[in-house]
Amino acid sequence: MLGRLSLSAIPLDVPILVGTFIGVLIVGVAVLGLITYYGKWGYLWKEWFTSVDHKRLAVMYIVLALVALARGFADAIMMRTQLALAYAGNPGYLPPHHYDQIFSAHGTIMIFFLAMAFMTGLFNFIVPLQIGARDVAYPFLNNLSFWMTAVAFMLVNISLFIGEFSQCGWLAYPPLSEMQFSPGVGVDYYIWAIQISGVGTLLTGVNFFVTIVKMRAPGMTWLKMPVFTWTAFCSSILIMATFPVLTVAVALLGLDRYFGMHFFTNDGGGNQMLYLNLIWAWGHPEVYILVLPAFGVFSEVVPAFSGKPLFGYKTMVYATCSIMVLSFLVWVHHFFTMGAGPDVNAFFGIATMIISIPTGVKLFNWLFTMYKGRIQYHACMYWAVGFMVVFTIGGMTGVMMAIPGSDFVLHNSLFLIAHFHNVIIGGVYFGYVCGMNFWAPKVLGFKMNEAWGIRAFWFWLVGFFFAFMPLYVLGFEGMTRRMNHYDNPAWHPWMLIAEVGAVLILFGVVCQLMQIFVSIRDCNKPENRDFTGDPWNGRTLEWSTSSPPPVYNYAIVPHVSSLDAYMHDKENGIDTRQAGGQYEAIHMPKNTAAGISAGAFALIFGFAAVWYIWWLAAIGLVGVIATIIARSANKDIDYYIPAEEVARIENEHTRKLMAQAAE
Ligand code: HEA
Ligand code: HEM
Ligand SMILES: [Cu+2]
Repeated sequence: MLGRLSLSAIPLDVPILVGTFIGVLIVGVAVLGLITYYGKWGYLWKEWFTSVDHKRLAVMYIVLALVALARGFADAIMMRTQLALAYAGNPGYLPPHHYDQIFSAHGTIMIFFLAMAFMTGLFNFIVPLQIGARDVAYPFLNNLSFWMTAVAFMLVNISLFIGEFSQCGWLAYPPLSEMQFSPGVGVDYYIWAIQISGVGTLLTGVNFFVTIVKMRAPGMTWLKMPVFTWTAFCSSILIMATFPVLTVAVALLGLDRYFGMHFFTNDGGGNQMLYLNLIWAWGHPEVYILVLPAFGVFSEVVPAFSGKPLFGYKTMVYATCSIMVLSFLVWVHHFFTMGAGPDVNAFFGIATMIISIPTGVKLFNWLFTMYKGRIQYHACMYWAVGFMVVFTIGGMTGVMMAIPGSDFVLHNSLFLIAHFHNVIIGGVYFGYVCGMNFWAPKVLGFKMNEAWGIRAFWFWLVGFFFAFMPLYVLGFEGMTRRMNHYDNPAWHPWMLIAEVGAVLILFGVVCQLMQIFVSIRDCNKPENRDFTGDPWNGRTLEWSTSSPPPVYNYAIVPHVSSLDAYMHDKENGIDTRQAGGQYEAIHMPKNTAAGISAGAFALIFGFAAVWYIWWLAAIGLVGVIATIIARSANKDIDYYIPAEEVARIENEHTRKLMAQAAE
């Protein structure tokens, strides 16, 4: 009846998990209780969960990402503490099978649910506004994507309390991840979480690709398109090209595990190198999917706070596109040591090094944008300048490993771990947080607190150096990744320094939470409120509408005649909004419960498939399909906002603008 599931799957014998469960239970009951107490369920359901508005979905994605950060970071600090203790005779507090689940969950959660969700949140908020569109091309699919991502994250967290998570790292290499070596449910949780969130991500890629190709405001030719949108465009192409490869790789692994096939096992004629090639054909582009939008953020932020247009717009676009293309050609650098031979390694090594050139072009463009600029040090600018320093170091250590000879020494050592945290934290994370600070007034209508933002930055920056620079040294000293215990006394002091770094980063995370709390508390203070819609003297279209933007974004779709369209209009006295113009009724998509319903059934399916509860899996699968069919048959999916209503909203904004100008 319940397949593999029995009471023994609940880890009552692991005090850390029982404690975590009680903590999650208390917080969960408190949150649910508060929502019920204030009678907000209806509001949440109608305005958020079923919303197809890209701006609402953006906020939900970013909240999801911050929850994932909390979970992923908790895992990180547990690992650091284990390695600060587990030396020589001391086994530490985490047994190996638990430690292995933690690094696997940390890597999986940070990449798929922190970074990808944060990125999708930024796409959702900014891309339609930046191109002068009223929503994305497929608003319902957008909502469905969100729920697929959210339930996949839930599935990973369910594994904490029912069963276990994978112990095979964030990429689940066979043969370790095959049934023979991982007979438990951990890898199956991994497989279904990846497959379900993969559907969401693929739909996001298609959605933004079509949105950018088809829905740009009149006059916005390709080379008048803002750089952030360019990076979102290239990322979407990478998503469309590579996520299906991930799906196939993980599906074949699933076939091996569920049906005893032999794609990746030597007996029966399989080959585990096939998995390695597939997973990295996705995995390497994936890191550029993440970092390109971060580059996009800096390309908007640096000009805004330097009071100058971006230096070298065209080279920035070409650099973005060439990084996109090159990222398909380097995947073998992840397994130089696995016997492809010197010619193949040389090709992939050189291809990898070539990526430094367009990346360097970008860095110099940002620096030249700052050169002789009137730089304002807002919190966003701290993250941007911090990025330039940290990312350059991480990029350089990447180039060191791109030399096959040196990679034979550095591969799978802590040097590698230091490299990628160096580029991911310094590039991806700093970039997204920078973007969040920059666009928050647009999303929320008020600025985020500067003082806490800057404190968070310094803790993250200094914490980063303490936490990860020692790992470079340890890598040279021969310490490998994924170790749960070690005996070499020379390593211990460096591990202690890394622990200090993780604690400093913890302070950074706390400052970020404080920043969010204080910003919401003080949101009505006049210095924080923004009625103009343009708090930073922005250059691109999103700043031309009100903050937060009305549901339809633009009452009259703007006409674009140059790059930095809004700045051009401001300088030439053109009213981008065309206030008081002839308003027309606006066609909008209706909210729908189909996304959350499909998500809920997908969760049931995933959970049941993990535990071999086949009747429940069938219910889940039928539920997903039935929801999609019902949705496709539904004709009641849109409505019109009457012209008078549009005029009322627009006039109200004009009145506020004048009132603020008069102050
Ligand atoms: C956002 C994420 C991100 C980014 C941007 C990068 C960027 C780069 N990475 Fe990294 N990498 C990862 C995430 C990332 N990487 C991850 C997650 C792994 C490991 C996964 C695992 O095994 O679990 C990994 C692993 C990895 C390996 C495999 C090592 C091994 O397994 O042994 C290699 C080897 O070539 C490599 C190289 C590079 C290079 C050359 C770049 C370049 O793109 C960097 C380019 C940037 C610069 C060089 C700095 C700026 C440039 C200038 C200032 C111009 C002048 C410079 C020169 C001319 C050199 N990376
Ligand atoms: C916030 C501070 C962070 C700390 C202190 C931290 C710490 C760690 C540690 C200790 C490991 C294990 C290293 C080992 O194998 O010995 C690890 C692995 C990893 N981390 Fe982080 N990390 C942080 C943030 C991030 C972020 C933001 C991401 C991605 C967006 C990330 C992605 C990964 C990945 C992919 C792995 C590899 C997991 C594996 O081996 O399968 N980390 N991290
Ligand atoms: Cu790579």
